[in-house]
Amino acid sequence: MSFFKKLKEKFVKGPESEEEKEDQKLNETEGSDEKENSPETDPAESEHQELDLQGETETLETEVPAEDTEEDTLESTVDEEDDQNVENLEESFPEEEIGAESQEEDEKASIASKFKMGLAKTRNSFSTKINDLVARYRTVDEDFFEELEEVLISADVGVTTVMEMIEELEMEVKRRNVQDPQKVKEIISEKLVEIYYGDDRAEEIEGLNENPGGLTIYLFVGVNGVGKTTTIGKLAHRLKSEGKNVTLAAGDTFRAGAIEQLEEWGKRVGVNVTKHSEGSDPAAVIYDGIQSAKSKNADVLICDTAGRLQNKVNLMNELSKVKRVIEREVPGAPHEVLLVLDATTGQNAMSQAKTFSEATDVSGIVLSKLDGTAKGGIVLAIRNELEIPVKLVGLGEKVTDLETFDAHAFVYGLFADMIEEYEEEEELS
Ligand SMILES: Nc1nc2c(ncn2[C@@H]2O[C@H](COP(=O)(O)OP(=O)(O)OP(=O)(O)O)[C@@H](O)[C@H]2O)c(=O)[nH]1
Repeated sequence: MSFFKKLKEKFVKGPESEEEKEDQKLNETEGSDEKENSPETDPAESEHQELDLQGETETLETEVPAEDTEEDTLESTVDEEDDQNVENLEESFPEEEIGAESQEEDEKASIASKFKMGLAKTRNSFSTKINDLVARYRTVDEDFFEELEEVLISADVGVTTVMEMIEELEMEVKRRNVQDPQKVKEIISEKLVEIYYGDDRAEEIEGLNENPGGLTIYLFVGVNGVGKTTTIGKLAHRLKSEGKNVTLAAGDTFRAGAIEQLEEWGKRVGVNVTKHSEGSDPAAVIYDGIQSAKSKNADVLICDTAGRLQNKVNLMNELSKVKRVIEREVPGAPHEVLLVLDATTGQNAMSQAKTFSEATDVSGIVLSKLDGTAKGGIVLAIRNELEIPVKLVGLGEKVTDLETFDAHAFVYGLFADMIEEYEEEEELS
């Protein structure tokens, strides 16, 4: 099966059968009736009521109410409706799995549309260049590959990765005896995914590691202004909406306003924030954060840190002290050391990644502001040249704009228009 077709089957929800549409209609009516009769509850608020304030003396810990934003409220309503629909489907067809399947399809389609929207800038620039290139060539020759090389480099894919990719493309084109430049588009998309995963299996490098038996700790590192605090807020929101008990530790005691900014996010999302005063020892804040998380039986603790790059030795000392505390308090932790990089800074992000991975063991990258760049190819450069997987991507400023990185969805986002065009061509022939 063609690769574009595979992507479409994976991410685009197929046309529903008449029978399924009928069922859907029925469930929607039943769902809305029940909703009208049930009192409106705010899940974040009810959780907040269950939480207990810790009477700690030295640590300033804030218990914060959930101030739902418009999107939050909208999302919880949608979630309730979805849950309701699935429940109803299960009641009508207890032995069938239609509800679960269609929910999975919906989720995949929504992930794909988020990647499609978030990658609009990259796609517009990338596909315009690729379309222009294939339109100008009658056959796939050496000059074609040279120009393709330039297009990929201009999308920040990274020189080493581009070279590897061009070599593989040339071999593949020869092997399949492809003459028509139009057909190369699909092979490019296939190779992007192959290069991204390399020898690893997707499930080995996608998603965040967890501690199944206890407290999961994520340590966030990165320079100021890359979107670290926003990302921590978005992740806390996401984990909380998955039903997890989340707490934060304000370990960036260096930057003025960093603690207040994290507190704001804590309020917005409805999670606790452990903090000390500005200028205090970050390792001490993290220590208190762990004790607080343990006492509350929290599932996840997300730790912020300061990102001073001026002095690598200082950075290294600070991060290793924080890590030592975490390792001592929770064996096996931190479960991820996530480096946040701003996708819009291009090659600068690459050099930050190099510095941080020399200072500490970075287990994954969070690429923020991918929606703000036309050079989304940086994802491949990071993965391939630094051998660190991209775990999460920021695709916008909303609290829900954080996605687990998925190379197939990424490539779908890059080639969405071409996939649609390709289908039309197929249908015509
Ligand atoms: N478009 C877009 N904007 C983002 C994204 N992530 C963060 N931002 C914005 O980037 C700006 C900086 O983000 P912050 O979270 O304040 O920066 P920061 O890295 O926390 O700064 P430090 O606390 O000093 O590390 C804010 O205006 C965010 O809204 C994203 O994925 N897409």
